[in-house]
Amino acid sequence: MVTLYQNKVIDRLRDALTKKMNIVSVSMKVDEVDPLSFFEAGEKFFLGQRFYWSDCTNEYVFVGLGRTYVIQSDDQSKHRFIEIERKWKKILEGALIEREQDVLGTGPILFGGFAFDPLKRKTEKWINFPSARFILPSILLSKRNNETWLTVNVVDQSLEQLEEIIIHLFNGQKKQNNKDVYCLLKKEIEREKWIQAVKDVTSEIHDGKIQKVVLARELELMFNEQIDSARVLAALREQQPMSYIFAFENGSSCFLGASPEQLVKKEENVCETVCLAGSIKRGKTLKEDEQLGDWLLHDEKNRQEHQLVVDMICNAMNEVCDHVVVPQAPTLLKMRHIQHLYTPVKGYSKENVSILSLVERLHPTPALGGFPQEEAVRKIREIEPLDRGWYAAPIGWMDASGNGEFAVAIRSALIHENEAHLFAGCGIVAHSDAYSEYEETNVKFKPMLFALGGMDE
Ligand SMILES: C=C(O[C@@H]1C=C(C(=O)O)C=C[C@H]1O)C(=O)O
Ligand SMILES: [Mg+2]
Repeated sequence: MVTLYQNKVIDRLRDALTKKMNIVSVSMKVDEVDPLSFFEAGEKFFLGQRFYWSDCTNEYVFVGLGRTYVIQSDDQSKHRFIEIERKWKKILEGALIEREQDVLGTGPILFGGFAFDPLKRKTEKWINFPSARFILPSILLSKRNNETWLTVNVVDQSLEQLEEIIIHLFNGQKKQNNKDVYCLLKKEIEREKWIQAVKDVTSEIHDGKIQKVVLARELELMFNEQIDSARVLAALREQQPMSYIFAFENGSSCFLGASPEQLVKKEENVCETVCLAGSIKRGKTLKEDEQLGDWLLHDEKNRQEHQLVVDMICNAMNEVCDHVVVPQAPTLLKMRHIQHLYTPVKGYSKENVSILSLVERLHPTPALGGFPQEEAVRKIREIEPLDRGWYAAPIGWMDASGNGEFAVAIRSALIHENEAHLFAGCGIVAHSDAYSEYEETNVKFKPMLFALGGMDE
């Protein structure tokens, strides 16, 4: 059964390559395979060149291996979004796309992300994560609802090797993981400086200079063993099933996480986005959990923090979409460790509105940057004691027709050998209390801490 795939794919690629196109993309339906096993099996040929993505409803799961194209931008302005789009269109102009059926989530799909603020001075650990970087993988496994598809994108590869690779991927045995992995060291980076920054920003907000600034901090963990991204992904998938689970490997680093926050999804002209801001921990009992949720729904500080996001996102969406629908009041989104105020927004894009133009328009929303946007980002650049890199920035995918989805890369960590850098931030508004905000970031570290093995629940 399995051998058939590689024969069929290779034959079609061989035919297509004779047409001398700049890139050839062939997709076919395959039997169900666990995407994580596929990711793991990819280690042999593609270590450092893999990505994983599943959305919060599990509609799409992608595993990308290898690099047929890398599209990058070092532009430090908002222009970087459109530059990626321009380069993507150029590649597609010379592409021969062969699909058994016109199914969303198959064919040439680009996956990647952006830096939160390219103007922030870059630190060594983010060296492999530029201002914008997207990959067209050599091999893509897509799972959409209950169907699994294989796409192979080649330029003019040796097809013999491809044959061996495909056989290996579909016969991948799950690694036995009996290693005892534990955390040796947990270090809070610049705790006092961060608390002082929160106090300073709060008083600037009181002075009326700015309305909201999101400030993040970092936790550094050291483990006894090298951290295996597949193991962490497996834990995230089990522990955070309602989140976007992502991993983006680059060389010896991997940026991964489980984010509850959608930035934007576009399917034809249907556009969706989410306002997520305002947080409290989960209760230990059902009663306590309901009380906390109820408190959050009525707390003035959290409602204001949330409303700034709703107003900005609605304004942005109304500029480029028709029939924008937004509920009157937020509801609660409950994740394993935290609950948030949640308002979904939906609209229909006007002509010539691309997914990356929506990303450009929205990023950073006041949930990750603040309000007004420019002043908030400048403030973060000036006083936040860390380089965010890709944390809190857009990460996601898009296809050849401009459909795709981006999440905001929060509840995330950058891993490198046996080190992990975790990031968490919170929205500072006029009524913020520095110590409560500090506690809020502690709750936001939990999903990654728990998945890595750096805490007991
Ligand atoms: C910045 C983070 O989360 C954001 C901030 C929130 C808040 O301050 O209430 C809530 C959700 C996110 O939009 C993070 O998790 O690091
Ligand atoms: Mg908050």
